Amino acid sequence: MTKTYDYDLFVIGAGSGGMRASRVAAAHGARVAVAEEYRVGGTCVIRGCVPKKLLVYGAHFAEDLQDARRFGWEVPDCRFDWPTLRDNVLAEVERLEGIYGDILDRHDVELFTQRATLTGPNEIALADGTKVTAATILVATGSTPMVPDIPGAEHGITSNEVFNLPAIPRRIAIAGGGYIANEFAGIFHEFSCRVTLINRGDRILRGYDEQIRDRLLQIGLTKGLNFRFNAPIERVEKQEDGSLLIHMGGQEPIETDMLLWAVGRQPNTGGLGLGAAGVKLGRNGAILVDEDNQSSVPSIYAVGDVTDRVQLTPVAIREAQAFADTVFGGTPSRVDYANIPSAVFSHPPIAAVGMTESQARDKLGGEYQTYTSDFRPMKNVLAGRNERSLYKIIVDRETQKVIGLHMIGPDAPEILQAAAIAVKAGLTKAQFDETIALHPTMAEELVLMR
Ligand SMILES: Cc1cc2nc3c(=O)[nH]c(=O)nc-3n(C[C@H](O)[C@H](O)[C@H](O)COP(=O)(O)OP(=O)(O)OC[C@H]3O[C@@H](n4cnc5c(N)ncnc54)[C@H](O)[C@@H]3O)c2cc1C
Ligand SMILES: NC(=O)c1ccc[n+]([C@@H]2O[C@H](COP(=O)([O-])OP(=O)(O)OC[C@H]3O[C@@H](n4cnc5c(N)ncnc54)[C@H](O)[C@@H]3O)[C@@H](O)[C@H]2O)c1
Repeated sequence: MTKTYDYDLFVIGAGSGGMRASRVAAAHGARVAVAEEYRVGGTCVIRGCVPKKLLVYGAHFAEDLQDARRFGWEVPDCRFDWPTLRDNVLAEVERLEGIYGDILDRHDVELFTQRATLTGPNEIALADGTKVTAATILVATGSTPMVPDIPGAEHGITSNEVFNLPAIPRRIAIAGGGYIANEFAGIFHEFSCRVTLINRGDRILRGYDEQIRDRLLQIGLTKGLNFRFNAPIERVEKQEDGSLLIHMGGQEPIETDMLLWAVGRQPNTGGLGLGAAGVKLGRNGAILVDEDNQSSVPSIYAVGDVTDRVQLTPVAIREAQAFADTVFGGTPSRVDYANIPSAVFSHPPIAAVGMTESQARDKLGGEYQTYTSDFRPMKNVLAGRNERSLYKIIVDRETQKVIGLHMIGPDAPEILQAAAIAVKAGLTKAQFDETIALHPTMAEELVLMR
């Protein structure tokens, strides 16, 4: 690397992608600096996956405590204390933030805790006015929640604020039908909040298998969640008592105490100086990159949400690893985007890998087979919980390979992560069937579908 620059690599953003790229590039011997304008760890650790999953665990106790009675436990009427859960989660996040800071320290990555912008293909300006140069710049600034431009939108909160609420509202309306909407619908419902999901379209969780989505919707309705479909929000009105009136196209307005916008995330490229540096942007302001994460300016790379490819932490991490190994490690590698497992931590959760049935229909015509197992988990039967799980396997008729796996039910994400290895490895349905069941489990359904 040339020594005419202050650094070999300057990373903007210490989130999932930026952390991995900084650490690995430094381990490969590069002189690395990273700028973080908020908190080290990024969205996933500070206000995404990690605190969300802890809230999912916290929320699930509502059902566990209820079910425990059927298993012989005398459970007194329990009271949920939100500030206790909130503060414990926030403390855990702070602990993790400290660990991430230590990782940077240990790898001799210089951390600037301030905003950075680009002033040229090799130059960065820090918020305090300092200018630094680097042979390579990696933009890993992530994404930010979208809020529609409608009157009163500012009365709603986003996932940025949801982890710090002073109290759980009595009623919440959640705008959107994707990941965040369905995960927080479950969380708030378990906390005894009256939840209404407001969707501008007619389906939730686009991209997931239709039968699985329908099952989540049915279970949600049975639990008492409210849904509004084809209901674009047009205006939000704050009433004198502080409550909100949400006006939607073609529907009666609804009154609520809190509105959560969960309508997608937008790449963080605004005001970054990318235009001045000559970096080409695509739809939504995403940085356009090639298979090696290189932008239209050869010295500038980008990974993670800011490229708007797949907005998931493990994908950002893989992209960052590939970038650091390719540019600084002398071992070129690329991310394989086929068969990325994903999950929605709803109540109950959904998990999937590979093609949905409708994707198989589009791609293979009639040349695919589906197998389903629709069952009530043993624990739910004894608990008297009328909640059925659904597992679905899609098989390519010609090759007999399992090309899609879709699940809804307790622990589905935990089970699917292991099964995704078999799908990624291209195993056939017969090889699934040859595997002896592990009894009694829910996962055994995967090898028993005929
Ligand atoms: C509520 C929620 C739940 C989620 N749950 C999951 C989940 O369960 N599983 C999963 O895989 N994914 C989940 N995600 C998505 C996941 O968090 C993101 O895909 C991931 O964090 C993207 O990593 P990144 O490195 O691209 O960006 P980020 O992790 O967002 O990091 C970007 C960092 O850059 C900083 N930054 C931005 N601009 C500048 C600047 N100009 N100067 C300095 N610093 C800057 C930001 O402060 C941030 O720390 C969730 C997201 C949300 C919002
Ligand atoms: N479990 C996980 O892995 C997980 C959890 C949370 C978030 N994430 C990531 O973060 C991203 C953002 O999450 P999200 O739930 O905000 O987005 P999303 O893309 O999952 O869902 C957005 C939803 O909002 C709707 N929508 C979009 N614009 C709208 C508008 N103007 N009015 C009303 N509805 C509108 C869409 O139809 C869709 O239903 C996800 O795409 C995902 O990649 C992942």
